[in-house]
Amino acid sequence: MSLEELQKKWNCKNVSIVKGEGGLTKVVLTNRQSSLEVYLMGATITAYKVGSRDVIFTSKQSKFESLKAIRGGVPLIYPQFGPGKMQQHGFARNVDWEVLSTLVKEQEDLVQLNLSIHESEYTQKVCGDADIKFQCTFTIKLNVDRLELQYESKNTGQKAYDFQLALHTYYQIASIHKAHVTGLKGFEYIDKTRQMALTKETADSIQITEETDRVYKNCTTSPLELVDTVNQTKVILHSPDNSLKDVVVWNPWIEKAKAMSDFGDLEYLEMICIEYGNIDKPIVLQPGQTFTGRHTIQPTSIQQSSL
Ligand SMILES: O=P(O)(O)OC[C@H]1O[C@H](O)[C@H](O)[C@@H](O)[C@@H]1O
Repeated sequence: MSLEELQKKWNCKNVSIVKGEGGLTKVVLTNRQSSLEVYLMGATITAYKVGSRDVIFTSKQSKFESLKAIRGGVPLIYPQFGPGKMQQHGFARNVDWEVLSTLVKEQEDLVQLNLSIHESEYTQKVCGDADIKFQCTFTIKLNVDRLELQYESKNTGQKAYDFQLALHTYYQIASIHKAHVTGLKGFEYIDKTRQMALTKETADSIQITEETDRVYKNCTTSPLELVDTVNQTKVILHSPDNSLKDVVVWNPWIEKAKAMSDFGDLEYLEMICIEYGNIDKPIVLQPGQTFTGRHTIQPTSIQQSSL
């Protein structure tokens, strides 16, 4: 569908479809207090603002090109996390998604967008299996004080398959030296910077002081908090039904930042990734089965429990 056709079909008071960076199509959602931008390429949210506060980090060096993952925002990692038999992090973050529906409930200040993909020649090539058939739906609910995200994967084929999933969220922070994450004490993590060593978290709050790449396992029964002591803000993160079980904490630090062509040398100072997903134990879907993963992102201040 052309940009004009998309605009004609979906534009309304709270939803507008525009040409974004690199000429790629972007959907902008707004309500009384917040706004959100999401590219159809990869269904990647690249901005989420509450008032004037930027919650999400997107690199100024990011490329905005078809089939190339956006650096920053909330890339969708599916059906494989990291390297493996497929390309790094699968295909969901670098294919074009379609707008399935929108919903606006003005009285509740809710603006909802549903995006979807299904198998294509490209996804079958990446999977190396023409029998894998699926429909995935990514639902974004922009509420007045929080963002609710839902990733649904349905096996529409005749063959069972398994997948990993992650919402690879990059958060904007004032300084990595003055931010910390709480809620992970007592959980085991796979340390990807130390030959996948399995380690138990002993810290009440995690402060990043070096390259950090950890998969915390089965740790989402209670919310986590990302605290920014410069801005006096925090973000409360949760998988309310515990459907997304693992959490990745990632910061590339100095050398990796320099090595990434789509990331500024000093940008590691102002971001941290906290990625909710199912990584340690892939989800198995029989024909006809559906998996739904839910995640909430609630920006608040340090003083208040909500804005
Ligand atoms: O460069 P990308 O493919 O976007 O991956 C960026 C990062 O994603 C995750 O956080 C992984 O745990 C890291 O190992 C990886 O470096």
